[in-house]
Amino acid sequence: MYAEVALNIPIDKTFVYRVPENLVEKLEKGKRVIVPFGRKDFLKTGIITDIKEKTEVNPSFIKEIFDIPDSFPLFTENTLKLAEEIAKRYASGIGETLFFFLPSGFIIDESTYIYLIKDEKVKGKTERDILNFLKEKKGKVKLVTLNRRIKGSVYQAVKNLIRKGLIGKEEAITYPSLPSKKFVSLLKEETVRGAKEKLLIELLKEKKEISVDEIKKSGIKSHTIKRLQEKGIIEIFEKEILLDIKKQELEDKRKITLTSDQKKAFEKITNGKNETFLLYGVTGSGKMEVYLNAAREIVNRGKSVLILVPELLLTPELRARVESYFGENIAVFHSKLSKKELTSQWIKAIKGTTKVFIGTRMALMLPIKDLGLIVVDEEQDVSYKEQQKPLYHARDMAIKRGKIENCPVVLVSATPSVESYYKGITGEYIPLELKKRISEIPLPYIKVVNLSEEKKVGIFSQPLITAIKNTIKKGEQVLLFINRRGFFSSGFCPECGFVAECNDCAVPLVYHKSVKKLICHICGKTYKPVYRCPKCKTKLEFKGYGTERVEEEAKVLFPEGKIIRLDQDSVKDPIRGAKLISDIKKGKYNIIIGTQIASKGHNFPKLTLVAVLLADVGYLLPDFRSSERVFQTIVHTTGRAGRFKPGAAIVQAFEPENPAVKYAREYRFELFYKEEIEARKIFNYPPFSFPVLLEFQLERSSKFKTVESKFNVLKEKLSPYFNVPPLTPAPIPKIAGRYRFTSFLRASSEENLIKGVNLLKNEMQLLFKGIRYKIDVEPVYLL
Ligand SMILES: Nc1ncnc2c1ncn2[C@@H]1O[C@H](COP(=O)(O)OP(=O)(O)OP(=O)(O)O)[C@@H](O)[C@H]1O
Ligand SMILES: [Zn+2]
Repeated sequence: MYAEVALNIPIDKTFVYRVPENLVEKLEKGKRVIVPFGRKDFLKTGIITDIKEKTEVNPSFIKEIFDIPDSFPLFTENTLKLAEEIAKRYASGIGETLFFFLPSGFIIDESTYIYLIKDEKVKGKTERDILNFLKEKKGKVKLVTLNRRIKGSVYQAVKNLIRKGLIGKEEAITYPSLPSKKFVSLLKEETVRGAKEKLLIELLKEKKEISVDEIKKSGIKSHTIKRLQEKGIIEIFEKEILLDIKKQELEDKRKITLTSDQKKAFEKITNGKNETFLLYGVTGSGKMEVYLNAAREIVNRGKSVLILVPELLLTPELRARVESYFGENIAVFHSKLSKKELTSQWIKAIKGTTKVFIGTRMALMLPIKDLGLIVVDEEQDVSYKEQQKPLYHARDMAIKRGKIENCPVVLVSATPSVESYYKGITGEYIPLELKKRISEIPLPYIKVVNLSEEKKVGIFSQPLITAIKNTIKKGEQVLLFINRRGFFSSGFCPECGFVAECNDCAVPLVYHKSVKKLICHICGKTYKPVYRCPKCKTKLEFKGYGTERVEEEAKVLFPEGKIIRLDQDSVKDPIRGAKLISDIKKGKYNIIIGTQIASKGHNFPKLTLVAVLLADVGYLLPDFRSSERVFQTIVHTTGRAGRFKPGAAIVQAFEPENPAVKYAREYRFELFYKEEIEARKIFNYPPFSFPVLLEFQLERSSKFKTVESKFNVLKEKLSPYFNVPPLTPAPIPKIAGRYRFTSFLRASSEENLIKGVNLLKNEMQLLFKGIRYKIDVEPVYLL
């Protein structure tokens, strides 16, 4: 028997291994294996992707599997298929893809130990060296250490020595053991005196076994438990439990009856087979209640549900809402979890002990069995696109997974991406629209202020100042939205045009007043602030706004305000972040200055005024999605206002007539999408083309000439699949010290995209050895 094994190396192929007799029984696709690899036979963790009777590979090249450590696979057949699709579409290898998703707690490359049993005469030099080495070391030695220290095929020699009984091997595999907890159960019923002792026995009669933690919650102390144990009345034992992430308090326990619109959507989804639904409607129209109800229905049918959410949305609030439907037995999966928590959630999926999984994009690959529904909330969110290899799009791959698992997928949004909206029109997705807000409270009235005409104090226009004053006078809250943290966005010299930039990234630095530093928002590097031009010594002028500068101006303008900043800097620490949110809800602050973090996921009851301070600056970026993003920002942010009582919104813009601003203000979404789709069609942007952003990252710009001439050769080969423009410097021409050159390729069909990407991947490997490049298929960032 042979196994195809995927390894964590950046090569797009799997490797054939022979399966020794004693492991044939344990052979199963998706399982973890330990195999020797490379000239020195280092042991590596691999994943079995296929099992075969025969192989074409020359038998003398085939090595043997060393071990199959688990009794269950870590990838289901379906997730293996999904990984293949991802590798194919996003120009990565199958091994790279599998190991990207697999929690690192499962990787056990360095855990085999070898020890000496007895020393005898042996023939081979390597065998002799190994015995000598072990004798000298006395005790256990890691196999990888042997590999490093001894010449020749260590792996083969070790195998021989084990067969001869001269050495032994021990797996100190740090297998992700499930954490355990102490439990108590009743051995015999006996009358006892103490009140606490009686209580404990009563509890144990009701429930067969109770964890010690649980018992302590009822006010019973350890010594009581100990005494009963000593009397032989109860027994204490360890039991494996599935680690759960710290529980949040439940908030949402209301019973909800769906409206007729919601009901229709609910029915379509729960009767779905493997369709993709687009569930959309203004903020507060009850989309989430629809998908949670549908999810509960699916779980009641005995199937599992996967809910994907953007990074910023995975708040305790969201979790509490999901728990109000499913209780605590849900698994949450995201990058902030510990190694142990990640492996434990992964095991829950395989073992089927949990039915509801919520997570960020990385949850896409969870080996959930019997999937009955996948939800992608805020489907337009850019955080669904991974920025490292494999650069997959979790929304698009969730749809793929739905097809593989044969289950429906629901994309949810108040402002669908133009691509998804278009597919809803053309029938590729089934549109489900919720037309009205649930509460009688109307959507906030949006006033647009023209920044180029209106009088301003700093960034605050007169109408905004008045509105803020009125709102705080009423005891209500204001949210001021600005797209950037920090103080100024740049310092420049009015004399010579010098701009304070990051040396490595060629972008203007942002001044952070709170730490008195200039910070590069691309690479995070910090610099001492400069106030005078280093070239001509003129005093620098500062421009642009970040949350800190808005805060400072607000302090002066609204001395009665209780101001708080809600941005990445202020919620870095999750505990502090949660406290901050709860303080805001309680009304401790009345002016909240926030970035994206504030625009999603939270419900602030007292919030009745929202202002988008600079709505259309993003509009000028060289990105075909910038207009869409302006639109989404306005709708999402203003939608925060007046959830509990009528609210209003003010949008400050330089070009109020720009369609993104105009249509968002009037809630005329169809018109916005119509215009935007027209524009995309004319300029051949997605959904009318399938782009790939090819990026070179060169250490020296002088290398460009050679790269360019090779690229021009490649261009010819790619031309059947892509329209290939010449290489040009990227809009941000330098990041982290590397010069960036890009070409924005476009395929006219999905088929061409996949074929073209495959060719591109192979050719690039051959042509550009030793040069850093990135193949970003269907990118979300073009800068
Ligand atoms: N049928 C219903 N009856 C009573 N309350 C409802 C109903 N549907 C939704 N709600 C409530 O209305 C509010 C908004 O609903 P929900 O969060 O589902 O809307 P949404 O469209 O997902 O909003 P957003 O786009 O802002 O995330 C919530 O407080 C929710 O509990
Ligand atoms: Zn930088």
